[in-house]
Amino acid sequence: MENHELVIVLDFGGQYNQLIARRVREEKVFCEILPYDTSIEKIKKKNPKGIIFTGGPSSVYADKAPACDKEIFELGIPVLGICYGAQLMANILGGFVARPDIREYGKKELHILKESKILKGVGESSICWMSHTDYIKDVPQGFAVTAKTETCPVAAMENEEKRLYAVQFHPEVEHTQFGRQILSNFLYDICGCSGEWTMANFAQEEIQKVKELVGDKKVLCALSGGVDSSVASVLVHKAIGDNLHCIFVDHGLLRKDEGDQVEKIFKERFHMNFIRVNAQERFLNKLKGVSDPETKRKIIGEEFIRVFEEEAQKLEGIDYLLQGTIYPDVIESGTKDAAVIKSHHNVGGLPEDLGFELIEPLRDLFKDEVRAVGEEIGIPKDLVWRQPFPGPGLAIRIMGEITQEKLDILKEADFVFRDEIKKSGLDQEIWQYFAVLPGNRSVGVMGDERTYDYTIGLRAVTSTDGMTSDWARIPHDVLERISTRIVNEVSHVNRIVYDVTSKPPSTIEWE
Ligand SMILES: Nc1ncnc2c1ncn2[C@@H]1O[C@H](COP(=O)(O)OP(=O)(O)OP(=O)(O)O)[C@@H](O)[C@H]1O
Ligand SMILES: O=c1[nH]c(=O)c2[nH+]cn([C@@H]3O[C@H](COP(=O)(O)O)[C@@H](O)[C@H]3O)c2[nH]1
Ligand SMILES: NC(=O)CC[C@H](N)C(=O)O
Ligand SMILES: [Mg+2]
Repeated sequence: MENHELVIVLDFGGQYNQLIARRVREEKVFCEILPYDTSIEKIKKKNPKGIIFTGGPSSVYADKAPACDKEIFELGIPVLGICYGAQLMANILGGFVARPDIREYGKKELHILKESKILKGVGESSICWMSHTDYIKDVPQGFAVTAKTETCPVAAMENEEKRLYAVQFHPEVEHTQFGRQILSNFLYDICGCSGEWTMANFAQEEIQKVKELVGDKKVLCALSGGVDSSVASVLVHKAIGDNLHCIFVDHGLLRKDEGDQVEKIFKERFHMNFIRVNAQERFLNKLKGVSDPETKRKIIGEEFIRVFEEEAQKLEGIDYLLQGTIYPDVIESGTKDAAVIKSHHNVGGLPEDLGFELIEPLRDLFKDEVRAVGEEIGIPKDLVWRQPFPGPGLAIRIMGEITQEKLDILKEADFVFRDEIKKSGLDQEIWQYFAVLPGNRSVGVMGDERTYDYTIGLRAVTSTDGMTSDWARIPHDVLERISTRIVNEVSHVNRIVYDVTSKPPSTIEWE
């Protein structure tokens, strides 16, 4: 993204950091999240139009509290500090951050005290969303207080001349009434961005980049038939045509009939080199006796690569591996500052001795941006709007050891669930829906006889990007139909439960 106007989001560990990045992108400005201790040199080199400090769990006075170099405020680049970021700015520049006994949490009324560029268009009194304990008591020299709430004397402060701005509340969350307006004011009126980050531009640039990088060499594409790799493959096909070879691995952990469906769609609708590799047995063998989720992911990640290597040898002269990796895969697999939540097989699960150079054109994009690129380059809507399906497949939807019996049960139960959701028309609203097999058995009674069989968990979530999600409110009568059908149609299942947790604290997948 070297040629784009860029805003840097400096990460102090806040829970809403991804949301800040998404909001900036929605304003058509490219942004990148970097760790708080990124060197000044690196920041300068990236030539950002602006810098946003995120919130964070620390107190500025805590031992080893994350801080930035004071010089950052001298670069002449506009800075917006949010919550912890605001407190840090105040602290470093000589203001005073106080630690009261009470916390300010949730919706608060924001009162504007002074006209300000960043608060342009914000009503005199409006709702903002707070989540903090510490507060700015005294602002640094040269700063003016521009807004307050009843319990927070400095809800916003600024040094207009130096283009330094800070807000104690969170403009990135939906509940802050004028949050988008405030971010837009910062990006356009203060940083002078022009808003050139669109998916049409992105697609054209990526096609050109791949052309230049690859020349007339060959690329192997890891194609799952899912949204991300389909978009990646069509994009790269536009750049290099038949030098692209798509490999679809059927590892036996796909949903019912999925292998055949993907093969059919790609052979009929797309005119690309397509190879299906049937590797069911070798994956199941490798997974025998394994029940730890992270180990499963690593085994699958490695085995994928081994299959790709073998296929590459058959084709000869393959230098690159194209994957549909997207931004959440990268973030969840852990960065220097973000914890490892789970190793996505295509990032954290990759073996060290990878024999290819990777091409990942979608690595910086969120899911909804990938979908927009897909529509832009003419991929049919039904494919672009497919629900996501994880590369490790049903392996991470069966808790504990994977056996053929459990796989068969899960495939059938999942099929019924998907069928009923589709019939009820809810597939348009629900972002992802699937069955899981927790692996425990419980007692039931069927036909007057005792049973001791498996439980099936149903998971259905609403989301826009998979980074956060809520459980879908499926009507009870639909749940009832699903439950009845699964127990009647799938042997060895006698209990159905519905997962009612959001992400966080849960994740979407169970492993
Ligand atoms: N069965 C498979 N065969 C070949 N490559 C795969 C397979 N499953 C996953 N991959 C590779 O791993 C990447 C990540 O998988 P992931 O499921 O996140 O993306 P996707 O399948 O392309 O899209 P979606 O998230 O919509 O399912 C894919 O983009 C693809 O490159
Ligand atoms: O290709 C993938 N490889 C993986 O290892 C993986 N793990 C989770 N997912 C998908 O990512 C989204 C977020 O899932 P979680 O809330 O479970 O982390 C959801 O859409 C998940 O289905 C994966 N996709
Ligand atoms: N959300 C935040 O950034 C919180 C900042 C700081 N930890 C506080 O409690 O005040
Ligand atoms: Mg997938």
